[in-house]
Formats: sequence, C-alpha cells, structure tokens
Amino acid sequence: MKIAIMGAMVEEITPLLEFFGKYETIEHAKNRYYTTSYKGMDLVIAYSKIGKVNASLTASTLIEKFGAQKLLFSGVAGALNPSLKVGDLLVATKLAQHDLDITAFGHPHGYVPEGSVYVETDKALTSLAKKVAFAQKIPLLEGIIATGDQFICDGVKKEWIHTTFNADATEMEGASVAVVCDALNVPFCVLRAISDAADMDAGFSFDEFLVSSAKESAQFIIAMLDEL
Ligand SMILES: CCCCCCN(CO)Cc1c[nH]c2c(N)ncnc12
Repeated sequence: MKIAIMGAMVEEITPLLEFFGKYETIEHAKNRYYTTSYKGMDLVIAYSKIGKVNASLTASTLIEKFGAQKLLFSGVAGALNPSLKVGDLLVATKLAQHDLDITAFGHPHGYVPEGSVYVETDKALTSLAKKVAFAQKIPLLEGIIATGDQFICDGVKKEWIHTTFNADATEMEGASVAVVCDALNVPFCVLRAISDAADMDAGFSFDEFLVSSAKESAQFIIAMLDEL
C-alpha cells in the first residue's frame, strides 16, 4: 500500500521527516518528494507550498507520478467555529472553496458547473481518525473546512465564511486536495490543528502556534498510520 502524506508548509512535514529519520529525496516540478517505508507501507511525503494551485499540483503528482493509493493531509488551520481553540484537532467531513465565485450567474458560492460546493472526505479514513482519537483520549472535532487563497485575519470575512459554508475552520489547500483526490478516485482525509482564530490577531497567533500545532497534527497522522 502506498500512502501519501501531504502538508502545505515545511513546518507541517518536518515533524514527519524527523520521525521517519531516513528517506529518499526526489526532485520534481520545482518541489521535493520524500519517500520512505513504515510498517510495510510505502510512504511519499511532500509539502506543496501555500495555496490551492500549489496544493493541486502536489496532490496530483503524489497520485499520478508516485502512485499514492491514499492521501492524508496534515497541517494547521484557522478556527471559524467559536468552540475550536488553538491546539484543537479537526478532521474534515467535507470541504468547499470559499473564494470560488460565479454568483453573478445565480450559482451558489463555491460552485461551478459540473462540480459541487462540497467534496466529501473518505468515510473510512475519517472514522479511523475518530477511532485513534478515542483510543488516545484526544478530542477530535469532525467538521467542515472552507478553503481559499487568502489568509483570513478579520472578523467580517471570518463570519462570512463561517455562515456561508457552515464551516468550522479555514485554510488554503484542503478543498483543492479534495477535488484532485475525488477526481482521481483516491481516498483522502484532511486533518488540521488549530493555529489561530482567523481574526485580527490571527497573524500573531499563527506565528506563535504554527510549529506546535503542526507537530500535533503530524503526530496524529503517525498514530493513524499505525492503524492503517
Ligand atoms: C506565511 C503564512 C502562511 C499562512 C498559511 C496558513 N495555512 C494555509 O493553509 C493554514 C492557516 C492557518 N490559519 C489560517 C487562516 N486564518 N486563514 C487561512 N489559512 C490558515
């Protein structure tokens, strides 16, 4: 079984590379892909760089070039749901693109013809995440993620995304990974640890908690591998 583990920023996969210790590095399309094996599974690890376009390229490459049969995304996100605090873990049930907008033609936000507002994650992977959380007594929220090519750091935009998509968290890659995995028929999950509240203090909070929240998400992904 070949499993891809993807992040957007180097901080999101560094904890993984440190854990696995030894790996091959393959340069491709202005990026680096790290391959290793773990408990009989082949792993390919990469961070895409920030944003939906970078994430789409990396997710496609992980599947089409490296043959990933499942894709696990690990990273950090901004909280939209007021009950989510810094350090909390969220596993996505479905994801939407909050900045995809052809509402001028009467379509809902996040929708384009022949598409859908939401893409659902793999139910088996999501329930595995819940099982691991239960076993480790870690609170894990199942929720909706709204993805867009903006770092959200003001209350008005935060509330608009929260309300428009009923979203619990926001980030900049998940929904594009979802579209790619869905189109290529690869089961995927998106796990995010909260780094900020997507409000006026989000930049400072993100800077302070990126590393610790990224580590938390990565450690949880490793715990999932043990149960895969
Ligand atoms: C150099 C700074 C790069 C920020 C990248 C943020 N990632 C994008 O996936 C996650 C994220 C954490 N908090 C967020 C927020 N409030 N809005 C959007 N995205 C996020």
